[in-house]
Amino acid sequence: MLPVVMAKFRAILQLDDLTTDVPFIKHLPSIPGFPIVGNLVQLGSEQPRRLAELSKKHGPVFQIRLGNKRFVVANTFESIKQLWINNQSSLISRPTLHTFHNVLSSSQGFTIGTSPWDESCKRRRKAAAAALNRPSVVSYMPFVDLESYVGIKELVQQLGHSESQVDLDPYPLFQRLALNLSLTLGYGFRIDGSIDNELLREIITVERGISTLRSTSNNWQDFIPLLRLFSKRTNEASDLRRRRDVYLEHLLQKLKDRISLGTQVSCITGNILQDPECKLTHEEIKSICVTMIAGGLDTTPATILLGIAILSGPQGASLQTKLLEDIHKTYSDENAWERCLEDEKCEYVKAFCKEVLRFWTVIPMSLPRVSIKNVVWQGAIIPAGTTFLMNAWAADFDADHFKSPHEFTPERFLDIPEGSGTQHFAFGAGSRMCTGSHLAYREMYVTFVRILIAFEVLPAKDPAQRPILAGPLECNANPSGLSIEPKAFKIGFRVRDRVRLEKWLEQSEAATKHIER
Ligand code: HEM
Repeated sequence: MLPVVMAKFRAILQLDDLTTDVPFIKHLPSIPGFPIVGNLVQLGSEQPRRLAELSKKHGPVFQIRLGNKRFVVANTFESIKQLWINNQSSLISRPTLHTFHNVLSSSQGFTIGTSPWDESCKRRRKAAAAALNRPSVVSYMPFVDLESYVGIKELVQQLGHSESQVDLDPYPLFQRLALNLSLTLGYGFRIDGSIDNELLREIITVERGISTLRSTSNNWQDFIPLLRLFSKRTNEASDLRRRRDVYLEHLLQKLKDRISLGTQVSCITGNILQDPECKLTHEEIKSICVTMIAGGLDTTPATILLGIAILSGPQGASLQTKLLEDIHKTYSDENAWERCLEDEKCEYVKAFCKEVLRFWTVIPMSLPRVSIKNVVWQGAIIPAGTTFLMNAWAADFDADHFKSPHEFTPERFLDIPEGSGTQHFAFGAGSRMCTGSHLAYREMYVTFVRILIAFEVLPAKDPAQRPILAGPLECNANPSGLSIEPKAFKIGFRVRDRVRLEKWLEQSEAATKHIER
């Protein structure tokens, strides 16, 4: 009788939650914390910066406790390389968190990026990886052509007939570009509407809200279960889930209607739905759909926007000169617009893309991992089941690896031989590295080349409207989110050669005529 009473007593008071999921790891530095909350208060909302400061005193890798969960955090380029790459078969799973997994994803299944490693995750990751590998991405270039053409055409419309500089915020154009590409690949159709289209804005708003619920910095109820009784986060999560269900259902139904009418075009979900050999369940297909939508929506547009922001900054003019020289040397003046779809031969543009990814590391704390085997780190045995956090921001600004890391210098990525391994951690690393990196990279390359040849990028006339160019944490409007949400700013654009640009736009219009609008 007494043990039953005691068990109930413990359950009511949630005393079991006072102990951590993984016991204290011997021989691994630990950051002293407070009872119950652990290190939650100390880390605040700007976790990457605080963790990097702590690593100066406690070493590159240490353990922290957030409520009842223990985490191992790596903060330098070398330590991440050793843990994430040399131990990639161990660091292959993902944690489950209360708000995200129990409340938010209960009706849609988890995205691939939030799924623990099991047979189902393996199947879904394989299907997504096949659809997003290098050769597949080459076959999507007509869609990249269409979306970048539509975006630039709208930019030109916003500039009007002005031959001088016009200042505007191009972020919504890049958001539509990324979302439409994901929808085209996922469902075989896009949202043909202005940047204010209701469905487009709803998807962008909801996915942004969900991204905030995935971060480790402001979801205390994930680590202190007692808070779940009072948390307004749970209501927010339920609301976002309901709104996400509505558009996911709408998109899937639209695809199914097309399949029954025979009007569908080849796409990831359609191909899976029509494949009699397909081993994926309905739930798994839904998970791939959500992954396609969520995967590139926060990340790619922010990365492109911040790359363009750099071009409008103090270094902008000299960077544009070097980039244009490279483009003109590699392609002729006339056909760069078209040729950038076919290959990635501009070495300086490629280095610029990598530096944009490094300098703006838009997921500063990457996505957490869980180990499935023991990992040994400098004499400490880190048991299977431990959650690992990659401080990608700290690693990408690690002065022991990158010379003058706070300077934006594409040259650092020139002349690096193929096969040199991970050059930055914007896409994570190892076994669960970003599956969409080839697609994201191509989107960036094409968008940068086309913007550069079409427009002169200038600082906004009003200094108060200019972007903050110090780095991802400084420019972030939502420090408690998983990914960077740039604070609003404007960029000046001036058309370089209107006649030539009109010709390029007509060219893309003709080349993409066959794609349904
Ligand atoms: C500049 C753009 C992008 C950035 C910076 C980025 C960054 C990341 C990061 C940091 C991770 C975690 C990797 C790790 O744990 O090591 C990730 C995972 C992932 N990303 Fe991306 N991503 C981008 C674009 C995309 C796109 C366009 C897609 C697909 C449409 C995509 C799909 C995924 C998927 C499916 C995962 C989960 C992989 C897994 O858990 O196995 N990403 N991404």
